[in-house]
Amino acid sequence: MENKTIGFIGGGNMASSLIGGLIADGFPAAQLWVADPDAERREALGRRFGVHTTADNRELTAQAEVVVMAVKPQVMREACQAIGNSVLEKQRLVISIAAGIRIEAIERWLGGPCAIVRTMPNTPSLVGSGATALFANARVQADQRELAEAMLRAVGLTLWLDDESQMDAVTAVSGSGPAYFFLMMELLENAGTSLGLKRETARLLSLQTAFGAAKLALESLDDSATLRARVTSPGGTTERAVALFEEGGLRELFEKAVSGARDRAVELADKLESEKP
Ligand SMILES: NC(=O)C1=CN([C@@H]2O[C@H](COP(=O)(O)OP(=O)(O)OC[C@H]3O[C@@H](n4cnc5c(N)ncnc54)[C@H](OP(=O)(O)O)[C@@H]3O)[C@@H](O)[C@H]2O)C=CC1
Ligand SMILES: O=C(O)[C@@H]1CCC=N1
Repeated sequence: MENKTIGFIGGGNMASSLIGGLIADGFPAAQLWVADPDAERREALGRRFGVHTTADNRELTAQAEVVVMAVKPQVMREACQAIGNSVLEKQRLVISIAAGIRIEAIERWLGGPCAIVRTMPNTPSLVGSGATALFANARVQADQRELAEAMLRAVGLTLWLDDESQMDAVTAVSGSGPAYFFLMMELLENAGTSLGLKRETARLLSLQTAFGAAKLALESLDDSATLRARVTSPGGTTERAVALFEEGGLRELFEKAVSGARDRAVELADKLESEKP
């Protein structure tokens, strides 16, 4: 991977997280390109990371051996169509991070046979703690598979899926997942503040507790329910809180919210892939 040039079409939130994570892991900024229509964003990316920037997506495909599609799903068709010729002619490896959009649609929009790896990363990639699922089409060669994996492994955990259709569930669990935990941290901070703690005290306690719980769960051989049971002294404070969560329907609500996210990925793909060009 070290000698490759990687280009991002779209320099928004997720591209910035991947770029920041790659650079922090030692990947040379001089081998990273970003194409984005927004001049201020390009300037900010150049200043923050020292990467090459351009407004011209085709300049990026001319420079970068690996082309990461990091635009919103709603823009994927137009962006793929605009670079298709150049990607196919130069036989670039395409890595998509777009939610919902299937490999078959990306290949159709690019206009011909192409090696494509569909992935679902998440924003903790910025600090090297990302989680990314990958799925490759049959045109991806073993060295390209290794390249895609190395790039995403540099920013966190990687997992290959056996079936592309699992990607929508992954999107709902780990793609969107950081937002669920950020929401919990926010709510715990607010609750602590309502109970009379200083905002900063409640914030630090909430964040360190989230971090500690995740670290403990990752390093433990026990499952999350067992770890939870160890916090829950019979007749104690946790028991009361958990009972109130259960009574309020948190368990059902969580199932509903995560399947809602998965359904939205399917809905986006069905809508965007079937629209007339
Ligand atoms: N955010 C996240 O946590 C995750 C996002 N993803 C996926 O990543 C993709 C990007 O999401 P996110 O980073 O949040 O979105 P952002 O809106 O932050 O980033 C997209 C960027 O692409 C730019 N853009 C728009 N059109 C083009 C074009 N034709 N060529 C080049 N750049 C263009 C946008 O500019 P402008 O704003 O001016 O339109 C914007 O800067 C999505 O497909 C999403 O599903 C996947 C995993 C996690
Ligand atoms: O909210 C979204 O649609 C994107 C995909 C996963 C995380 N953010």
